[in-house]
Amino acid sequence: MVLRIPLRRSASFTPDHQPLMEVSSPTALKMEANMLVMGANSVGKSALTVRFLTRRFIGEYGDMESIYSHSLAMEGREILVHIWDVPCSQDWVDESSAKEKRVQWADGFVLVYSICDRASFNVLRPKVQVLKAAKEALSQEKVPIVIVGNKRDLHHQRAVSSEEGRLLALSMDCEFYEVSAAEAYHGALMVFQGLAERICEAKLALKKGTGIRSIVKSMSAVFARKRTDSL
Ligand SMILES: Nc1nc2c(ncn2[C@@H]2O[C@H](COP(=O)(O)OP(=O)(O)OP(=O)(O)O)[C@@H](O)[C@H]2O)c(=O)[nH]1
Repeated sequence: MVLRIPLRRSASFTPDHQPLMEVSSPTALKMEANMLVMGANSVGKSALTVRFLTRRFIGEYGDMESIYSHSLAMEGREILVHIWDVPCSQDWVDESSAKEKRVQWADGFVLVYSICDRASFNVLRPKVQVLKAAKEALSQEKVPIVIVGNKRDLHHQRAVSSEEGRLLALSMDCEFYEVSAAEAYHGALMVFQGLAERICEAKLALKKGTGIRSIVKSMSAVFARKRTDSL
């Protein structure tokens, strides 16, 4: 596996950017995966994102909205990952069309809570429901979502058990990880790499479905024409 450090960072990324899936050759499959990182205030959204991108924990991150691009190579496939780190103030309060655009843009979601902050955990169930409903309205039935319990190093302040996190994820058909952005890189890697894989699987399944549907459609058209010709 090859990891490359961020290609670019942009605070003014346009949500109209539509990810493309291209196949340049059978051996080099290139895909793109758009991810939205969301969660309550100070749960470590930026810390987790920056840890994945740079392998570092820098302590303070500010609250600037950022989009990062990062190239991942997995099993002969290159995945260009775009990660949108949404500050809590915009994510939780903003009900505007900007929020809708963000959700449309995303192929998958990372929902972060802090294991020391029960309130940050409690908001996740309704959040997942809203995201799923929004994606279903766009005919995207199975949206990849990862729930992440962060700040695992602060176990003496724990307010949410691992079991609760796991059960929430299970009941909502999401992936689950408990990590410490402060202590280790591996957890962040698992979160983003796992989500990238799920997004690519979903896109390939969709493409396959569309392919089969279009073959069935053209065959039906041919048979319909033959029937008309023989009349
Ligand atoms: N102990 C510990 N502290 C963490 C961890 N992750 C983040 N922090 C700290 O938690 C604080 C908030 O981290 P951020 O990454 O800015 O959190 P955020 O969710 O992006 O914050 P907003 O976007 O402002 O809501 C910072 O002081 C971080 O240093 C962790 O795993 N363990």
